[in-house]
Amino acid sequence: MKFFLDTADLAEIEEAASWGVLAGVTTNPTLYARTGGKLADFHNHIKRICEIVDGPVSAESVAMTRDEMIRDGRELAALADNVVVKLPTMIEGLAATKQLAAEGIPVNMTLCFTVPQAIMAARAGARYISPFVGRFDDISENGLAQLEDVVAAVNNYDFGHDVEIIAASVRSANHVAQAALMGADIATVPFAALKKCVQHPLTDRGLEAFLKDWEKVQNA
Ligand SMILES: O=P(O)(O)OC[C@H]1O[C@](O)(CO)[C@@H](O)[C@@H]1O
Repeated sequence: MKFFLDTADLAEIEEAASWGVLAGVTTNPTLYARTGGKLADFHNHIKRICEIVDGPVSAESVAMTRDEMIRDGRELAALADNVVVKLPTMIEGLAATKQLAAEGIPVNMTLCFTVPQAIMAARAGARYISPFVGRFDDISENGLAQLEDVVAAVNNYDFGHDVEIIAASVRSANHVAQAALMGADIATVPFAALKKCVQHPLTDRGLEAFLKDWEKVQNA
């Protein structure tokens, strides 16, 4: 499984990139709004992320019609070679994905919740599909079980092009672990949860013991 960072925060992206595990970034309108960025700066912000990250960077269109999505998609894709256009899983999004894919522009279909949505996204030409986990949990449903169904169903077929599943709306290290066990290609993880993925109390306890013993060696 590859790790993407789910953020538009440049400092977080720079930090995670320095760890050597960062394979890509996903942004969405909420995450960009959280940076305090203005509309006029949006394209430059995406360009900056694309310079930091050696991997795909998803930038989302908020258009509601296929023509506007296609126009946005072409503009976003022109910003950098590693831009992936993020579109919602809906009829207009499918139609725009078909066209953008035909032009060689990679699309990440987001707001995907069900197996039929995922299969349709792949059929339309999506390079990435983002089934949401946490938002199912938010409404007392089992987000990981939903993700498992999507992974199993998509892996049943050859869509004639590369399709990778991005476990999205990930909230915890356990979400990441379970996504890896079920074979999701990628997990896009918020910065705080990504840090938790490398932490374990036994690692901390072991380190503490090693440091204490090393003090004994130094004082011997
Ligand atoms: O439910 P959350 O935590 O807001 O996550 C939403 C998800 O939507 C996405 O836009 C899907 O790609 C990701 O950026 C994020 O993982």
